Amino acid sequence: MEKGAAIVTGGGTGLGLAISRELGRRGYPVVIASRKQEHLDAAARTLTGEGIQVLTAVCDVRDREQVKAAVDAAENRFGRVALLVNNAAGNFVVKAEELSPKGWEAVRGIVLDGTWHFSQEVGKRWIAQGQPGSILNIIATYAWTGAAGVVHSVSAKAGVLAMTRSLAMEWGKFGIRVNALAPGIMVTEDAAKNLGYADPAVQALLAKKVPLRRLASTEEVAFLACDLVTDRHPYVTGDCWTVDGGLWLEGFPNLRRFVDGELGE
Ligand SMILES: CCCCC/C=C/C(=O)SCCNC(=O)CCNC(=O)[C@H](O)C(C)(C)COP(=O)(O)OP(=O)(O)OC[C@H]1O[C@@H](n2cnc3c(N)ncnc32)[C@H](O)[C@@H]1OP(=O)(O)O
Ligand SMILES: NC(=O)C1=CN([C@@H]2O[C@H](COP(=O)(O)OP(=O)(O)OC[C@H]3O[C@@H](n4cnc5c(N)ncnc54)[C@H](OP(=O)(O)O)[C@@H]3O)[C@@H](O)[C@H]2O)C=CC1
Repeated sequence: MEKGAAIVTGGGTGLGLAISRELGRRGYPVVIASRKQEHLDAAARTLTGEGIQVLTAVCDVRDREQVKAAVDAAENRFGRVALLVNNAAGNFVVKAEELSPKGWEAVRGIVLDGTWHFSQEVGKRWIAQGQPGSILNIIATYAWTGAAGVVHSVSAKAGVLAMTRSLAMEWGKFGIRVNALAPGIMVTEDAAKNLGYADPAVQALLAKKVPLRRLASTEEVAFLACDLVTDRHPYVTGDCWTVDGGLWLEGFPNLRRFVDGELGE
């Protein structure tokens, strides 16, 4: 029987692309949703070339109507949505006292509101259809440790963690699982640029802070993400799995410091 589709927000780049590929390998048609047509087209070409069924949906997760249209398109093409991965994010390093209202709103809007928009849109359809479903929210360990230099992202990811647990409690009776995954530091293009670790020398310093002494690959994080969101672990809900080489136990690096060039040995 054909599996329902998996929607992956931000599925055209970085971790989202790796998750889309791994879900495709596991037999799910994937719907990749993000703002930029060029990200989606490039990813769709790659995934299609690997034999994966792909639909692209240009969609700003901050806009409810665009989210609804993306879920409509997914159902029209694949019949049913089975999985949702809320992976889209925006982030940049900024001193809290200098963060503008629009800067706060941009990051909160993408991370917290975007996750809510997609979760509610698919959740209410699953409930009305009497269908089970599974949602995975990509967060970061600083949702519970806090971190300097990214107060907007920390606050939004903490909100997503609280949302994850609350929806798991509310929707478990409908057969809907809701979980979160907190990856360690990955070298993806926009994250490395926006957060100040594009330089390999900075990456090497960061890797020294990780108990396993290396940064994470998108592939290894994607593998765990797919284990969690698919039906491999059907009794897990409301949880957050960490895949960070042990970094959070050491304390999340102060992002202000390495942008300012102060990250020591
Ligand atoms: C150490 C690693 C672990 C970290 C864990 C988490 C990592 C991640 O989340 S990585 C994700 C990285 N990927 C991205 O950020 C990609 C998407 N990002 C963006 O599109 C932009 O960076 C965005 C978040 C700013 C959103 O873009 P957009 O909606 O187009 O917003 P604007 O460009 O109009 O800017 C809105 C507002 O924000 C201010 N702003 C933007 N960048 C900065 C900055 N670097 N520093 C300070 N302020 C910034 C911008 O100035 C606008 O405010 P106003 O000037 O007041 O209008
Ligand atoms: N990189 C890292 O070290 C870490 C990352 N994470 C998390 O992992 C996830 C993936 O990050 P990563 O792959 O590194 O970064 P990317 O920048 O590659 O991914 C972010 C994705 O979000 C999409 N996006 C941004 N804004 C919007 C929007 N308004 N609407 C729809 N899509 C949007 C972007 O696509 P487009 O530009 O086309 O809109 C992009 O594909 C994020 O949730 C991030 O917070 C967590 C811990 C560490």
